[in-house]
Amino acid sequence: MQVITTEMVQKVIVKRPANSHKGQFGRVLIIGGNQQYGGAAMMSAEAAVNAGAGLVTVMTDQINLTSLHARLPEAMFVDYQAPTNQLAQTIRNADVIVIGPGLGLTAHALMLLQLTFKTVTATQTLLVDGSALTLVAKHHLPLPNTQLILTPHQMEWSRLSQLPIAHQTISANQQSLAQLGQPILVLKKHHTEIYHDQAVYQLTIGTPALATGGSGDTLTGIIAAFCGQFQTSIATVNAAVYTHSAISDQLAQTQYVTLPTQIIQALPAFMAKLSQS
Ligand SMILES: NC(=O)C1=CN([C@@H]2O[C@H](COP(=O)(O)OP(=O)(O)OC[C@H]3O[C@@H](n4cnc5c(N)ncnc54)[C@H](OP(=O)(O)O)[C@@H]3O)[C@@H](O)[C@H]2O)[C@@H](O)CC1
Ligand SMILES: Nc1ncnc2c1ncn2[C@@H]1O[C@H](COP(=O)(O)OP(=O)(O)O)[C@@H](O)[C@H]1O
Ligand SMILES: [Mg+2]
Repeated sequence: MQVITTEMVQKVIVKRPANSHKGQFGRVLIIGGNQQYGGAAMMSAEAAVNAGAGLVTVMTDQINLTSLHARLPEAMFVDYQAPTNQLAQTIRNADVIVIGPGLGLTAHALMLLQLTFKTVTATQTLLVDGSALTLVAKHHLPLPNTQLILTPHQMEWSRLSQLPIAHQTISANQQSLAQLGQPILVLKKHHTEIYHDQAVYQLTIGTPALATGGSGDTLTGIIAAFCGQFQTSIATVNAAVYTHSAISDQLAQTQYVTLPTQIIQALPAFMAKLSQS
């Protein structure tokens, strides 16, 4: 198991070429946010925008439109009740898709997940989080052939892998991943572990100041934005996971809890500092 270091992250968060444009920094689509959990999709979207995604679209319940635009005018909106062909076209247009933050477990949520799995191609990156992971486990959905990243907390991983939390050892996790077709796994907990093929990385920063609703939703947006602009790889995912906790650690020097929205606000300055060092 390798520890993720600042030096590894500095290699990923590089200066932008002067002659570049938004189309080169990733079209990110966030699918989630039902009537109960709109904040989850919004935090994911705001994290993606602040972590540098070129274009961000949120496919969510109509009820979230006004608050999304009031809070984040940079984001575009698609009603997740729109006709299926329009939803599929939106999915096809994205470079990186996040599905799950605040999606819920209804029949409509399941339809959106199945449509995404059916539509996504091998050249796109798909990040499956939150409710979408629970739906995959509950309905035994086969995972699609794409650049796949799973971001479960320990209970979501337990549902997916059938491994009780106490049995989530490195070798058991690797065996489960092989059965799932070797996606990248971000197993979120204190000292998060990241798995890819035979490699395992560990985060040794981060504290319980992150133990608040929305921390994981925020992480999905950071991972998506990083994959969109720095290319999808294990190094890129590691850099995103590290950035999320490193910002929390900085804030936790003076704060008991670090709010997801505060981590989001600190992203542009943190990335500038790393890219200049
Ligand atoms: N503002 C918003 O809109 C927000 C919306 N959200 C959205 O809610 C949806 C449901 O997601 P969820 O994670 O809240 O619920 P679920 O999947 O049932 O898991 C919780 C269960 O797992 C257990 N558990 C064990 N180990 C654990 C661990 N390491 N980390 C965490 N939990 C652990 C835990 O144990 P217990 O609390 O019983 O001790 C409990 O039994 C999802 O779409 C998400 O995006 C939230 O992000 C909040 C902010
Ligand atoms: N005690 C802790 N130490 C370090 N990191 C933590 C701790 N508790 C939670 N986190 C981090 O906070 C995030 C929580 O994710 P998740 O449970 O999906 O939250 P939510 O779904 O509410 O957004 C993960 O990145 C996890 O590693
Ligand atoms: Mg979560």
